[in-house]
Amino acid sequence: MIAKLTDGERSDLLPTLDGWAHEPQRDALTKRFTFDDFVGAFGFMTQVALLAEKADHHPEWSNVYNRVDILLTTHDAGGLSQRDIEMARQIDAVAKG
Ligand SMILES: C[C@H](O)[C@H](O)[C@H]1CNC2=NC(N)=NC(=O)C2=N1
Repeated sequence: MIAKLTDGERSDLLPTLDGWAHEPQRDALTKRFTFDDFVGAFGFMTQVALLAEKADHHPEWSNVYNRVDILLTTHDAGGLSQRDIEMARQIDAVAKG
């Protein structure tokens, strides 16, 4: 069973991430990514999808043209876990190319 982050752990870890916000309602991380065009956005989503499948940890996301909004939370933990922190870092690395 994956453990949910404590408030203290979250407070320590959030500032180490690049531009991710904490959504308290879902106890989740959220971030908007914007690309030059739809192809750029969908290519990003394709790469993230492969990482998510490999990690068995999947985002909740939406795409409108060149924008991708991502929400990360751990369903099995009922909130944020270390897996979300790790996935956020991997997603940022993909976005940086
Ligand atoms: C059965 C499968 O391993 C689990 O349902 C995985 C799949 N992907 C997941 N993704 C996320 N975000 N949270 C989970 O708890 C989760 N659990």
